[in-house]
Amino acid sequence: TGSSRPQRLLKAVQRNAAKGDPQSVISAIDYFCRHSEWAMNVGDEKGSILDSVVSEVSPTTALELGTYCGYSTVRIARLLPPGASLITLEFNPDYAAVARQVIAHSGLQDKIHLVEGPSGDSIPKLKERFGITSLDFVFLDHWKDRYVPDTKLLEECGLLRKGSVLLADNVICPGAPEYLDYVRNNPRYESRYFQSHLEYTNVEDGLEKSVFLG
Ligand SMILES: O=C(NCc1cccc(CNc2ccc3[nH]ncc3c2)c1)c1cc(-c2ccc(F)cc2)cc(O)c1O
Ligand SMILES: [Mg+2]
Repeated sequence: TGSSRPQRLLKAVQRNAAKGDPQSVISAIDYFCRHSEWAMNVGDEKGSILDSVVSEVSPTTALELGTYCGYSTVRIARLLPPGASLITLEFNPDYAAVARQVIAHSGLQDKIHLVEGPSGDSIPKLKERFGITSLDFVFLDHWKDRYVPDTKLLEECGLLRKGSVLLADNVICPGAPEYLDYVRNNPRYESRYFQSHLEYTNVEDGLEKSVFLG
């Protein structure tokens, strides 16, 4: 049996990116996905929007749902202020194994906690496990039908506070219609759509930014 796409992506990072240089890891993955094999990283176009939102929020505590190969994990972590940390949840153990090595190559492992398992199990344990009171920023990029249940779970677990920012990938492609309905028609959220394109293509996609109003 041969290698998987995430394993080939990891090889491209190890060959082409400088150890300890997050930007070169990001560039190596984008190059691989444009010139060798498409992969479901948020990509450079939506990634620039992600960067601007993370820089604006400057979170002390951030959560990512859906690590995959660690591309957006590195994008977020490289912009965190000193002492801040990113918790990233990944259900698929093969993805998690690749992500750990991509993250190690970037040199940002001290800012990142990768937790393996389903979000439904991990979210209720975040407070006790990481000693956090609330989340400043959440990036949703896992199974699209989990965006609504997990947002409700974050609310129920008291992990959102007035001003917490949720940023959701793929609200157009593959699409998260129930999520858009939930955050856009809910008085407890102020939502805004950032139009873009599906990673490495010219298919329409975008990010939805939603501020929790408390
Ligand atoms: O579906 C997507 N991503 C989610 C995903 C997908 C597969 C496996 C996992 C396993 N990881 C996982 C699961 C459950 C979890 N619970 N908590 C953590 C956690 C982690 C996650 C996706 C698809 C496309 C896409 C594909 C094809 C196409 F034509 C157009 C577009 C583009 C994207 O940017 C995407 O993000
Ligand atoms: Mg995505």
